Amino acid sequence: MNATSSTAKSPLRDLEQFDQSPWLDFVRRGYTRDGSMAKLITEDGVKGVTSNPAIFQKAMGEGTDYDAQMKDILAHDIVSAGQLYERLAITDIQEVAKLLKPVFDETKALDGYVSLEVSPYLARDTQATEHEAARLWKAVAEPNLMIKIPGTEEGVPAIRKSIADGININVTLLFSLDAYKKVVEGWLSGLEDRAKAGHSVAGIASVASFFVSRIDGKIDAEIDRRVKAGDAESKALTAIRGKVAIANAKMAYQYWLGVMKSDRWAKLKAAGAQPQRLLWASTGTKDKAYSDVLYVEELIGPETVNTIPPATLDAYRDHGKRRASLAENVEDAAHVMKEAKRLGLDLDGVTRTLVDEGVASFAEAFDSLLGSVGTKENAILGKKLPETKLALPAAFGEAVKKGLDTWRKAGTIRKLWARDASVWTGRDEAKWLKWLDIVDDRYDHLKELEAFQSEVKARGFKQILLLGMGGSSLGPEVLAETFGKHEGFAHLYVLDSTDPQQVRTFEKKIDPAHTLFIVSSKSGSTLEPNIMLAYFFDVAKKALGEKAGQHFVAVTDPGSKLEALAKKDGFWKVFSGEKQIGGRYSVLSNFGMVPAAASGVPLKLFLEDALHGVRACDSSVPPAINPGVLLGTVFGVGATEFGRDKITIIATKQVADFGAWAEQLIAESTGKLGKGLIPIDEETLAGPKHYGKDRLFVYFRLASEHSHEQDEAVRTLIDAGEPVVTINLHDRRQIAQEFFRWEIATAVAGAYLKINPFDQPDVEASKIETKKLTAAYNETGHLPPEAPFATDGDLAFFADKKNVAALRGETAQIILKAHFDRVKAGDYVGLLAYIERDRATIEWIQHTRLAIRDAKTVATAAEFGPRFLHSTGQAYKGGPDSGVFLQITADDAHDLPVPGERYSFGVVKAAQARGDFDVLAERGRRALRVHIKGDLKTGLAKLASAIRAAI
Ligand SMILES: O=C(CO)[C@@H](O)[C@H](O)[C@H](O)[C@H](O)COP(=O)(O)O
Ligand SMILES: O=C[C@H](O)COP(=O)(O)O
Repeated sequence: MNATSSTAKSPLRDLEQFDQSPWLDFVRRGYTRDGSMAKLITEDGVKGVTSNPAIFQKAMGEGTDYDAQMKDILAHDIVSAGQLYERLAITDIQEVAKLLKPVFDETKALDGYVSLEVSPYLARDTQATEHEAARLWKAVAEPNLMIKIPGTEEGVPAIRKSIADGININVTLLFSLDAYKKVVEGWLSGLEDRAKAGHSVAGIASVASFFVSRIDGKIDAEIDRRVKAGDAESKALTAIRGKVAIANAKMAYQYWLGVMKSDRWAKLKAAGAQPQRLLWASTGTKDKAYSDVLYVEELIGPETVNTIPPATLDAYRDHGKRRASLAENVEDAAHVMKEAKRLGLDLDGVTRTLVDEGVASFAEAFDSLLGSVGTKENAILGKKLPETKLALPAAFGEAVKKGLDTWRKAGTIRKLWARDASVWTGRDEAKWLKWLDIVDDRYDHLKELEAFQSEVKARGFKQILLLGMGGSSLGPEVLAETFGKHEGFAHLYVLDSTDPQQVRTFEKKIDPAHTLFIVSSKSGSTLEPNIMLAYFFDVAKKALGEKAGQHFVAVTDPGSKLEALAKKDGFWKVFSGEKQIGGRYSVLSNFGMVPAAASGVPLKLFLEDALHGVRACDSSVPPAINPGVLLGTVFGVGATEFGRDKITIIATKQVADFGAWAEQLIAESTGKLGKGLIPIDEETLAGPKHYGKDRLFVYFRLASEHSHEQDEAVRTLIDAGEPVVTINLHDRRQIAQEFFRWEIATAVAGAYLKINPFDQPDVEASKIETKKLTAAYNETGHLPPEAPFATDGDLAFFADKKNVAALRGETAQIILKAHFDRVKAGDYVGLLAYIERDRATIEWIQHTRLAIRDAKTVATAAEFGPRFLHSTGQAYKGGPDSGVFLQITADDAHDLPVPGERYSFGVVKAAQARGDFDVLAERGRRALRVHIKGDLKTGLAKLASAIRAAI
């Protein structure tokens, strides 16, 4: 724009004589700061400035004007793309407001305004618009600010309320006289409301922005189409080409003159109110056949504003002519409007479309603006954020792009953050979304968590033992495994089993007199943590006597039985969870933060990392650069369109335990109603030939581990056309970001699958079956009898009728062969072992699963009971019927009593395995149970050979 060519005699200055104020329809930081804007004000007599999302998109999306401030903000704060944009825009608006302040003062608050528009996403939401207008008004805090609100049906009440609250309003996106009339009504009522409330109506400025050129754009296109088609009225149509928009504006002006003569206005005027002026917007000429100053020259009239884009301003300065055009030839204008009606040019339809298109195009511009700001933010943050790389086959990649764009256009990530259950099934999902703000909440309570951390340190515990299941144990386990022991703090052990050997092993690891026990259970009524608590409280009592409670901390939801018990038993502390967060979404709530604090995780840094994850996945971050939506879309599209439903997590060593947490999140959230994603964790990587076409690989990689071999193997998969998402962490603490990102991703995938990601109906089912069995035991002293359908030495086989019919056979090998022969392409095999989880059994299960994978070319899951019941167990029972399960149980070499109960740990575990099997069978799954009698090691070896021979 050529501001330097302006002269003291600028024709723009002449507009003053006609009592019209030229405003500039443009903002850009460099332009404000290099003196160009000031020059326009002083030399051309520009008296105001308007901005809109499209203007900011151009300003911030191009060049480097904003880089310095972005860097400065990001060096001190953790903000989303939306927050960053707003901070930049507010600075721009404040700077322009300061430049215009002399005009504002000179004109006694008639002119000298700069406009800032509310988010275009809110154009259809009255309350959100009202709220945003008030928020921006406060944030900019300049008297010569105008907040722009669209003049939509929903905008009008917000305009009234904002005017009543004393906010200057620029009503934008006006096209039709009807809409304008409603806006005038809203404006007058707003002033009246204010007067009624006893406030002054003086000094509240408003303009009503009529968009001009866009009307011609639409009407002319229709005229051209009809003329081209040989319409009988071609001549009449051509005669009004390029005239409708101006005629429409003139009619609006006539209406305004009428309002100014009304008694209603007279009263307000007498009370000191200033008129709402008409502002001509969209005044750049779009059709090259017309004069480039058409929408300036033809709309000059008293008490109006024309906000002019830079090129039009230059053109008008150069060759603009002035005359009082607005009020002239009003009859002609009325005739044009009549003709348009007679000729069937649907002005009502056009203006309706223009409002919709206007809202949509500002939303598109805003998407693009936020995309640019977000991309710059990511570049500035660099290694502070994990990096995601997609290597997807072409069609898959295209479908993901399409999915992301569909989400963008529908604003679905904003709906998700707005807790709109229609993102999923429209049932009770909104009740389960407190995890969206839990990181901010915990950050606000950092001091309390840090105080607890110091107290734990001061007490000098030697060990910490966390007792919990699933959502209450897997997150803490990731923290323990990923971060290890922290200087000055005790090691964190996590026990999530009812296997008596395993309970004993953990008992041996601790010195109860110097152990801090954390009992974690959201519901406070889960069987496993309750019996583990009973056992270890007894152990602690033996060592500490009456002081035992002081070594216990509970993390539980408010009002739970555990909370009551903790109080009764004199626990040291009770930390509350959030009822509106399900277990698998609870890691960044106290369920993760309390063990994090106790074990010495640097809390501020950890939560700041988590905040980075939250901001990166914010509602303002467009899907294509929103890491949560991106990953969730890959999951959702992969499963629903490409059959890639086995989410195969490959990880480098130091962050490998993340998979156990992610596995629960994915499986329990999505595996239901016969649909879902099946996570495959810790399956050693192999060459492409070992995989079917149902895999989606996620390579979770800590960059500093330099895992060249694994990198190579992954590269081979990519080269073979397998879909791979690589997530590169630059610091292990970034798992905090990943926790949040995967939570969003799972919720997004749930939307693709059209399920409620926040319930777990089939986990509940097996809990009920287990309860029946343990209750029966308490009554009778034994579990209901059961008989194997076949026995081969120390291996006894059990199944329900339907599975038995398919598996009849004399030897282990024959039975297992029949079982694994049922595996077909796209299935997965689950080994579900209710035995102690130690190095030897982990090795055994890994070897066995790999043998099955390689023989059958199917995905395999290697799980330990009852741990997996609170995790992948949901998907195995409720997800797609593609699982073939081998449940493994064994005699317990040693059992342990459960204090206060007739049943023992061994009995509970057996009941859990049977409850699990019953539900699998009831769901018609292909399942077989093998029970190892006698020595476990020998039995496992025998079972392994039988499996190898069978597959
Ligand atoms: O402030 C306003 C209207 O209040 C203006 O910035 C308004 O948004 C612009 O004039 C229009 O968006 C420009 O429209 P167009 O030239 O793209 O058709
Ligand atoms: O994932 C959650 C587990 O089922 C444990 O539930 P809880 O925290 O209520 O004990």
